[in-house]
Amino acid sequence: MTYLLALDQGTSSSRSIVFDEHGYAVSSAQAELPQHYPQPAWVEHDPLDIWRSQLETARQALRQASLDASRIRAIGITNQRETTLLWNRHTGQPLHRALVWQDRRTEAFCAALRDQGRAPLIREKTGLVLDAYFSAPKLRWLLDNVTGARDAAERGELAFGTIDTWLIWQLTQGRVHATDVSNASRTLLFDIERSDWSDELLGLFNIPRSVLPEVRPSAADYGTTAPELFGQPIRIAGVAGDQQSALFGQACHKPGQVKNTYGTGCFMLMHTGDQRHTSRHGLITTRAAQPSADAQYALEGSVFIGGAVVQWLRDGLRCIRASTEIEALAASVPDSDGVVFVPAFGGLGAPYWEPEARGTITGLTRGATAAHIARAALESIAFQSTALLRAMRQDAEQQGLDIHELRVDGGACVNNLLMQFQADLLGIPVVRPAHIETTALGAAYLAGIGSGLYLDLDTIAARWRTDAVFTPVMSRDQAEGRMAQWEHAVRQATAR
Ligand SMILES: Nc1ncnc2c1ncn2[C@@H]1O[C@H](COP(=O)(O)OP(=O)(O)O)[C@@H](O)[C@H]1O
Ligand SMILES: O=P(O)(O)OC[C@H](O)CO
Repeated sequence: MTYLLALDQGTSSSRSIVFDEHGYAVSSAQAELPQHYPQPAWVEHDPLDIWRSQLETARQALRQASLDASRIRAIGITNQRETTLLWNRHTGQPLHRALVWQDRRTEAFCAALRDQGRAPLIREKTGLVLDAYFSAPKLRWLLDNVTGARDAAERGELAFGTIDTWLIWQLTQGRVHATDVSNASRTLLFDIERSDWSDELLGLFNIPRSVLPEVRPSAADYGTTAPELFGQPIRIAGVAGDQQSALFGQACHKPGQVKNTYGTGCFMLMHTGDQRHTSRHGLITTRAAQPSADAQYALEGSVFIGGAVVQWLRDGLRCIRASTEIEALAASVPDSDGVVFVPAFGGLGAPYWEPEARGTITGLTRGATAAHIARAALESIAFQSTALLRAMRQDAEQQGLDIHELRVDGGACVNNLLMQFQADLLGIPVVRPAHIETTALGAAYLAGIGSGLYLDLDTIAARWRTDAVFTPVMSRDQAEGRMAQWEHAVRQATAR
């Protein structure tokens, strides 16, 4: 038996999972990642926390599985995307904490570029919208605000990376400075059709090309780990951004297959094959994980606050002690009794793209309790995801694709109340696979392909198994009524 080691560096935690060659998890380890909020709307991670927690969980997972490094055929890396780091190529020292994808400090800069009419060019080249969510404005901020950074970059001394690139750099001790297409396509600097960094966009954001990593397919040779890290070298053969990795791990390899991941945020992706499609309904185009030489595309919509609303109930309102308690609290009332919660803490993502929106709770009466708010919070995750799926369905129809079901994963998809409400709103089955760690599984599969263990995608698709199917029971009229109530509350959240 041979094994694959997946490193899954997420927003809230670093995880490592050892899979056997059949795709069964044999061990896993996880460490919470400290979050830093130095100012309102700023979110940072310490790069050394990221690296150390990832390395430590990888070692723990190997120990738990009683495997030494020689049994690991390859490592697959998957990561929170867009999060931006800059470090010194000679010393490996980061110049600043990582600016996390949720960080909104570059909002005004992006608004100015939008006002100058730059958004269409960016959409054309990158498939993305001009928003502070993506890497380029963050990288520009680092170059302009860290003393000496721009001069050092001009001298070729600095390396930029998203978190995959940082982990590859650390694992290979500076021998490999690379990223994969799925991560590159989230930077606002990558021409998704030419598969190369765009000089025009580098000029627009004032980024020197010398800081950029080399871009490779998602299943490829990313070098080997330094021998002292795990006792002997392990090759790195798979890399993908976490949402594209989850799409891959969900075996959504064909046009029209859709998954939604319910983590800190929610991310819905639909595979569109080797064709680039442009959404007319507020979604972005992104590169899907690429197991071979051929470019693969997806449409994507992101909800910024998904499971994070549950964390807010826990840490902000303190009406639950653990995220898992929300299901019982929400189920203690038959419905939200007219309460609607729009958790637009830092604006609203797709399909609204309303950076100025703010969190809003409507419909409160004297009878409202914490349980109603908890229920409304949970429902907000499903409402936002439904808005995404509706947009996606309209785009799909225009391309002659039909969406039959939604495959789900991520930490919050264990919540049956949420999944049932999701199916009710969508009117299509919501399918939860037996293995909900599909993000890590996708990276492991990519590493399996990159190292020659798997020869085709059918092998992977054949392994995908169902845990539960949530079938819609709500009438379509009622579902439409609930969505109308939601859209009404969104208008209030976006009113200025
Ligand atoms: N039972 C639950 N019901 C609803 N949300 C949950 C539940 N358990 C965890 N969550 C939420 O899921 C998120 C964690 O999911 P995870 O996939 O681990 O996130 P990430 O990959 O973004 O770090 C947290 O925001 C947490 O509040
Ligand atoms: O870390 P996650 O799972 O919340 O994913 C973060 C996304 O990649 C951001 O685009």
